[in-house]
Amino acid sequence: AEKKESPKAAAPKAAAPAPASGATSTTFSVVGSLAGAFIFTFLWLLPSSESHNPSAKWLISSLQSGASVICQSASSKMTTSVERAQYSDRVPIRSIILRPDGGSGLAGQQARVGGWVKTGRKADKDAFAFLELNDGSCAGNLQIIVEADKGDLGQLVLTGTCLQVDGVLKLPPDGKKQKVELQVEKVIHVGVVDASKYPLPKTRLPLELLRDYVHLRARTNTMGAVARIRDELSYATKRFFHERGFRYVNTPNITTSDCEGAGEMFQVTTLISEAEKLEKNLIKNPPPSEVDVESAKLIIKQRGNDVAQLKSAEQDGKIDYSQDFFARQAFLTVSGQLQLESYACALSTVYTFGPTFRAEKSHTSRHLAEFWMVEPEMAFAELEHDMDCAEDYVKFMCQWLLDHCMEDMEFFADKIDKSCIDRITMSAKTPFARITYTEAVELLTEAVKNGKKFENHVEWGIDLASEHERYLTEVKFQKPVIVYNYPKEIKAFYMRLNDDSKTVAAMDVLVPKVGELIGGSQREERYDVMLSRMKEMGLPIEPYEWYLDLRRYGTVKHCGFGLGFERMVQFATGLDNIKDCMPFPRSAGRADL
Ligand SMILES: NC(=O)C[C@H](N)C(=O)O
Repeated sequence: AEKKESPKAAAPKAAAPAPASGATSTTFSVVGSLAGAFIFTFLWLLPSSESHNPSAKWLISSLQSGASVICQSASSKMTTSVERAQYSDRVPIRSIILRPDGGSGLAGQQARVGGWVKTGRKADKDAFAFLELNDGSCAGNLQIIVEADKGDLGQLVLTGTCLQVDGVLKLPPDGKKQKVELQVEKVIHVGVVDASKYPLPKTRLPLELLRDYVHLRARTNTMGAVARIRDELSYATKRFFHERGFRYVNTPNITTSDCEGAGEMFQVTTLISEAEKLEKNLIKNPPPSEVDVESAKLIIKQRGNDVAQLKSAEQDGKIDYSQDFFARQAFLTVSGQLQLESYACALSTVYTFGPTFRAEKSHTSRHLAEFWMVEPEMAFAELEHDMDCAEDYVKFMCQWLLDHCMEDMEFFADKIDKSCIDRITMSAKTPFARITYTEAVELLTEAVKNGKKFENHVEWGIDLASEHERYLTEVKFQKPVIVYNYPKEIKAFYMRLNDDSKTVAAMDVLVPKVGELIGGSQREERYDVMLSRMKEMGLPIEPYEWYLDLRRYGTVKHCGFGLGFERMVQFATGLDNIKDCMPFPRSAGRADL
């Protein structure tokens, strides 16, 4: 059988390029440098201006317009539009194997590819080797065939080896699995691997174990697919908001405001000011350990907001932020919302998309200490508009996944969660359910009456637990559900008080598999109501004076929401742990690299 696989048996003669179906292709043929023995046309998906590289072995004929024709005629399985390896000396593997014909139409073309060996094996008494090469441009691998005189096959077959080669694309003898393969003519680069030390074997490692190698795990099929899905969702996000007139605003990562008022912030300080503080404490208040505990307690108090006590502590010199870089206590942001509101109250429709940080010590599969959040904010808009925008945005992303990421979605359906494509299709097409918090509690109570067991007690006033959210989305409605009008006691100070004085105009979008994907609200725009709410909640007023200004001067009804980007990735892929939805996850007890 191996004899039949011999690469020579199927080596093609020079073939004409795939016709660019009526396109005004700029294809031209040149005489090869090797004595002009035969004419071939080289498919190189670069613009012609970049193709005159004197160091190239071949002259290159650009098929730029041909490439776009290939893509226009693509089925929905094709993942993106025009694809060219700009700024790189290679053809992306995706533009070979993700064509509707699987690449067979390119047989006879020369191509330079680069990537990392997934698996490799020698064949025909070590006369040649078959290598599966992946360059991350798509989930699939290109099979390449190297003969023994072209390189050290023992080295090349090792998983993880980096390889760049020139070769000829040809039809494989059986053509069942692969529609095209590459017969290597010249090895240009080899990045060797010491197989005895390389931590990623060719077999699948559990995702948990892979987290010990965050610097290498992008080379695995799963993390490669996650990276592409993240990129597509992030691009879809920008498209969605930009096309609807939202302006992208960069809100600060370092802030002095606690948006959620929950005290889950990481403090930002410098090593030097910390050392100075400690020194000061040592002189003033020995022994240091007790003082440190005391200072920490006071900081916590401040988050619980006994400002007077804090002030006197500052005066006593126990806490002295004047030595700090910012001359006051600064934190990593938990949300860009407050600053975004100031832009919404000027540019009307804005959004931000950036990292946010929460010092929640929850060890769950749904929480990260650093996560990305997409936050739109709209002036002249109320809760209803907020829900409409949230639903449209989630639907848009789901449709985007179906239109542009099918290859990777099929991978997740096959390897991780077989229902992920159905879930995303349903979410793209079906209207979300909308129920009030009160109705949600009634439904949960009814479920309990009918024998459903929840770990968390159900009554009006509770914060919905993840098991409740999943019951509503997975059992009761079997689709995304928007729950709105929550009790004010369990929601943040900035949410607009409803006429019943018991609930606020908040909404959460809950989705199957993940639970809460989005949290948002109509903001309290009435100065007096906001002030009394803040006092009622014991919040210090001084740090929020600037925020109150937005109500003092030219206030307007406005609303917004935040979508946890990694939760969206989890929703799409079906991955069990959110740590695998983030390239470099940070959580309590862990921040590698
Ligand atoms: N922009 C938002 O409404 C998100 C909200 N601040 C949150 O952190 O949940």
